[in-house]
Parts: sequence; C-alpha cells; structure tokens
Amino acid sequence: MTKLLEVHAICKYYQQKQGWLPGRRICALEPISFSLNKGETLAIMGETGSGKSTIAKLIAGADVPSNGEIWLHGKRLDPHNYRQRCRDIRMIFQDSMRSLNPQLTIGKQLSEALKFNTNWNLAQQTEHVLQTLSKVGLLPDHYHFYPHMLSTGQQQRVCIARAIILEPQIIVADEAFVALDPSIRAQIINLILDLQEDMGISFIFVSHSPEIVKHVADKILIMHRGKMIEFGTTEALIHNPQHQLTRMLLQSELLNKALKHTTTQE
Ligand SMILES: Nc1ncnc2c1ncn2[C@@H]1O[C@H](COP(=O)(O)OP(=O)(O)OP(=O)(O)O)[C@@H](O)[C@H]1O
Repeated sequence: MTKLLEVHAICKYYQQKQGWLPGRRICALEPISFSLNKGETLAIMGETGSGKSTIAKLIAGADVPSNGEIWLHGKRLDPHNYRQRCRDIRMIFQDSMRSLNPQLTIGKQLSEALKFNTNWNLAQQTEHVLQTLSKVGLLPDHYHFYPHMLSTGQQQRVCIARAIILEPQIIVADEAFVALDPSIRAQIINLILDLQEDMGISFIFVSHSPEIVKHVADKILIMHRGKMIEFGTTEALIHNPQHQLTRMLLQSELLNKALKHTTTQE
C-alpha cells in the first residue's frame, strides 16, 4: 500500500550572517525519514529549538529543505511548487488568528483560496464557503462578519475553515492551539477529530502537551537538538519508550518536576 506521506532524509541548514564574513552554518534539522498513512495523526514533540517547527514548515512547503525529498501518494513534491503543495497540505500557524484580515469579511477571506485554486463561479464559491463554515460549527450569518465580531474560539474555527476549504490531505498545525483557553482548546481538538473522521484528513501537529498528544495522536516523533530520537505509535512510546526524554515529554508529572527543577536552578 502506498503511504500518504513519505519523508526521505529531509534536513535543513541555515547560514548565519556575520557582517561581510561567511556565516556559520546552523543545522536546524539533521536528515530525518518517516511516513504517515491516510487519516493518521502525528504529534511532534521535543524541547525548545529541537527542530519541530522546521519539520512542520518543510512539510507544509513554507520552507525548502536543504536536502531530501517529500512524497505524497507516491509522487514527489516539488519544493518550489507552492501552488500544488497548498492544495494538498495546509498549515495552521502559531499565531494564525492574527493572520485573519481585519478589513475583510469571513466569507471574503475564505473565498480567496477558491478564487485562486478553482474555476468555480461566485455562487459555487459562496455555497462551498457556507458548507465549510457549517463543517467547523459556524453559522451562515458568520459569512458577513468581520474577525473582531467573533470570539477567540470562533476565530480559531475560521482558521480551521481556511485550512480545510481546499479539502487538503494533510493539515500541519504548529502549536496552533496553545494560546486558547483550555475549554475552547478542548472544543477545537474535538472539532479536529470530527473533521478527521468526516474528511479523512491526516494531521501533523507540534505540541508540548502530553495530554493532548495522548488523546489525539496515532504516532509520535520525538526531536532532540535537530535529531529525531524516537518515532513510533503512541501506544509504543507511552508503554515502551526507548529514551528518557520521551518518557519525560509524555509524562506531565515528570515534565512539571523537570520544569520546576530548571526554574529553581535559574
Ligand atoms: N531562519 C532561521 N535562521 C537561523 N536559524 C534558525 C532559523 N529558523 C530556525 N533556526 C534554528 O533552528 C533550530 C530549530 O528551530 P525550530 O524553530 O525548528 O525549533 P522548535 O523545536 O520548533 O522550537 P520551539 O519549541 O521553541 O518553537 C533552532 O536552533 C533555531 O534557532
């Protein structure tokens, strides 16, 4: 069976500028490979600066790998073809709510992607936007609202609507729900699980929360200083972790203890 997503040895180096001198090369991500099936959810965990966002950006096409390849449904993705990528893989960023245009109605903002990626007429676009609003639990009236007229939870639903409007295969979310109030976060996560079931979308999300990861993820990838140190099913990593870091990241009590320990040492 062809995997939905196959990542072959992608890596990322940055050249740090030092005035006129040739800069230092920073390795943000050492070559990593993994795969994901249709409808699966992958959580990426790791310490700060370990390369989690870099993986998310490379998969979503927001950045180009220094080397390596990404395959979707057995076809190699061209790292420079953003148009092709954004149909199949959509990203929800950390501050996605701030990316909503305050001067455009929700309907207009959601129609943008359809204008550029389909040859539908206005009526077809409007119909599809209304269906998408309903999928994320918003009302037809919200089509005419401006972002400031919505609550934080509703704005996050608009961001999810924007991510699913082209019916992508994969959604990549980089700490997208961290700023939300816990009760709204729970609603948004349940919405994502429902969408996954209805639309068969795969999710890749970066998270520091062991509770969310255990609740949502089928597979977990653990990063440490730009290296993938562990990748496997959630079940395997919870019950038989191979690294102390995996154990710490997946056990909130241990994580809290470690954080307290670090703070008291500072
Ligand atoms: N544009 C860039 N130029 C230079 N270095 C970068 C750039 N982007 C990321 N890095 C470096 O690459 C490494 C990995 O960064 P990345 O943002 O992927 O980490 P992360 O695990 O997502 O961290 P966090 O949890 O803090 O978001 C870090 O050392 C970071 O400083």
